[in-house]
Amino acid sequence: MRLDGVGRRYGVRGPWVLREVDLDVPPRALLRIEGTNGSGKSTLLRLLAGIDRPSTGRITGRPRTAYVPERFPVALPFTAAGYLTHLGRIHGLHGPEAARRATEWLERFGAAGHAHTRLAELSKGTSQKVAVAQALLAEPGLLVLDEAWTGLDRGAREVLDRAVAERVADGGTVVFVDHDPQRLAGAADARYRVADGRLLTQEEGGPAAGARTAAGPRVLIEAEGAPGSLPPAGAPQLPGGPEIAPGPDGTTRLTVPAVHSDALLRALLTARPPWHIRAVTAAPPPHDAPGTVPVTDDAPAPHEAPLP
Ligand SMILES: Nc1ncnc2c1ncn2[C@@H]1O[C@H](COP(=O)(O)OP(=O)(O)OP(=O)(O)O)[C@@H](O)[C@H]1O
Repeated sequence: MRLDGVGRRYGVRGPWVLREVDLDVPPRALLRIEGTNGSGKSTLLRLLAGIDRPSTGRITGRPRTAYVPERFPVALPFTAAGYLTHLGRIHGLHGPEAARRATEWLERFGAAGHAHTRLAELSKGTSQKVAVAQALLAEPGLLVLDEAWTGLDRGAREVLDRAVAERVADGGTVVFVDHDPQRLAGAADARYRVADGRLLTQEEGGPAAGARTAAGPRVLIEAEGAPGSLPPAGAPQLPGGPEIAPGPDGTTRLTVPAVHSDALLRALLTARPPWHIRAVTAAPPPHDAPGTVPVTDDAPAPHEAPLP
């Protein structure tokens, strides 16, 4: 998708909230948008999500899009499962598949017990889980998240982190705004800042600079492939764009932001022929001394054997 010369103002005489925004929204990418309160981040996300139209300029090449708004409309006459199934159908899923994914996402977010609760009676946290689930279950090409982590409990925030990585690994684009500067730290492919109505790239935006090299937890995967199974030339296509280096005994070391580690493991284990995973450990920060520390509780467990 592309934005060319996009501007937005509210009312014919209103001030321009956004001006001359040019933006490439490539597939298989995670983009972070930053900016001070009222700078126009939500305005930009609504344009990206396609629920608002530019006052000037063009948006072309839109993929199938899903959006988690800053505020979720709770006053709809549905149960949680009923709402998700309904949204799934709107996204083109058949009824039984929509219902299956509704159940699956409520379970992933630990909200299965509220499947038959009416939206208006849900707690704020569960309501936010439903807001996020409705966007994820569509497996959209473009996922737009406006402060989507706000109100989620820790477990649900981690589920969302992983779901974002899965979308990107599957070739989708995720654009997000979040007040926590550490959100998906190190995983974003690009960071932009909205300031004075302009969208600045990381080079122009000063404090927003720093993409994949930003600090954040990283995971080191030591793996052994069958000869020629995944040539190094294919490496940039791997989830998380891992740093790749030779390891001991003919193994390969792949280092990725922790949020992409599950997706990378899945890609290695399902490659044809599959890779053997020798070890999965927390990686040291980019400029630290070499060496590894024990894998944390929520990081993936080591696999000793290839999948059948
Ligand atoms: N529907 C609207 N009608 C009129 N003005 C609006 C509307 N939506 C946003 N604005 C104005 O546009 C400007 C940018 O708002 P926007 O919500 O996009 O900023 P933001 O960066 O997302 O802010 P925050 O971080 O506080 O959520 C603000 O001055 C806001 O008052």
